[in-house]
Amino acid sequence: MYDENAIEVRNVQKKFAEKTAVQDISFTVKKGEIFGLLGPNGAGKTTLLKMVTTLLHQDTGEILLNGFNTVTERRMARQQFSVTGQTTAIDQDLSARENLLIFARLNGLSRRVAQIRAAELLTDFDLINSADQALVTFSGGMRRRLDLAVSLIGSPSILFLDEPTTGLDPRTRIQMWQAIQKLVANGSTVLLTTQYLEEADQLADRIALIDHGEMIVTGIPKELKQKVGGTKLQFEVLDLQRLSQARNIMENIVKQHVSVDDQTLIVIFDSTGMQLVNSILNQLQDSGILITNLRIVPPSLDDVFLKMTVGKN
Ligand SMILES: Nc1ncnc2c1ncn2[C@@H]1O[C@H](COP(=O)(O)OP(=O)(O)OP(=O)(O)O)[C@@H](O)[C@H]1O
Repeated sequence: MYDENAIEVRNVQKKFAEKTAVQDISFTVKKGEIFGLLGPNGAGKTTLLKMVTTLLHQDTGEILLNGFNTVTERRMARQQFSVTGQTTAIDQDLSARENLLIFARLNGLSRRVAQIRAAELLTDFDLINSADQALVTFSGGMRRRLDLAVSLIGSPSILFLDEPTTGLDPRTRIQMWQAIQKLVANGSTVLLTTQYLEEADQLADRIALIDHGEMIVTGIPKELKQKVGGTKLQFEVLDLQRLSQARNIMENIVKQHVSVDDQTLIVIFDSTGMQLVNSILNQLQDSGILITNLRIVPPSLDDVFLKMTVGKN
């Protein structure tokens, strides 16, 4: 139904002179969903994000935020969201609490409500113990959490996150993911761009892959991974002399080509192929062929990305 979608992008196109940056892109994001926008450098993500956040006009097509048209109902559309970016709008000379209070007042909150909201956010983002310290003492991760907190001061229904964890260490990245998941649990809708496929995999309910301004594919990460390829099975054979015999045994069982890389036999299965692993192991053992390593590698979003995008070059 119409009002179940927080974001609707319909046939949006944008050209810069002769260069088509975004070409006929359509997608919807349901309320309460985390939607990931992925693509190689120059794919058109930033241009798309600028249009969705009303900073840039599309040439054709339309964008609705909670049903409000970003061009004809721009003011209402703007009230539906908040954006965080890689460059933060926070004042480095002030403390975290002071920054939050300023943004709260700018958002029209009374002095008392602003104090309460700032304290809530400082607690939620694990900044309460450093709330009154100058920002110069803050780490990159703390600044990023403060940036996210600042963008939430007006309790936006939709949040746009442009590469929220770029440059953060793995521990801080996980903290940010938890903060984002918490937001969604409280009813927000999140659209994020990321260059980390693992991030999209962990966080996003659905993702869209963009390349050369076009939407290549959209779907649930798990489905996309299944689409590009099956599970990879790797057997490392101890005795190099027995490699081709081992390969014959495997090919007889799996009825498909088995490739060789150094001492490793590799076969890519669909989901039914997993039933054959036992037979392979038994027959290799019966033939006295020793396996030193066995790996089962599920398809990753990296496989999806590499297989489906071309990138700038
Ligand atoms: N103002 C502009 N004028 C001319 N060309 C532009 C302009 N903005 C973007 N482009 C071009 O449009 C294409 C899409 O750029 P965009 O910045 O949206 O990509 P992106 O997916 O955000 O890339 P990145 O991950 O590198 O930030 C690129 O080829 C870029 O050079």
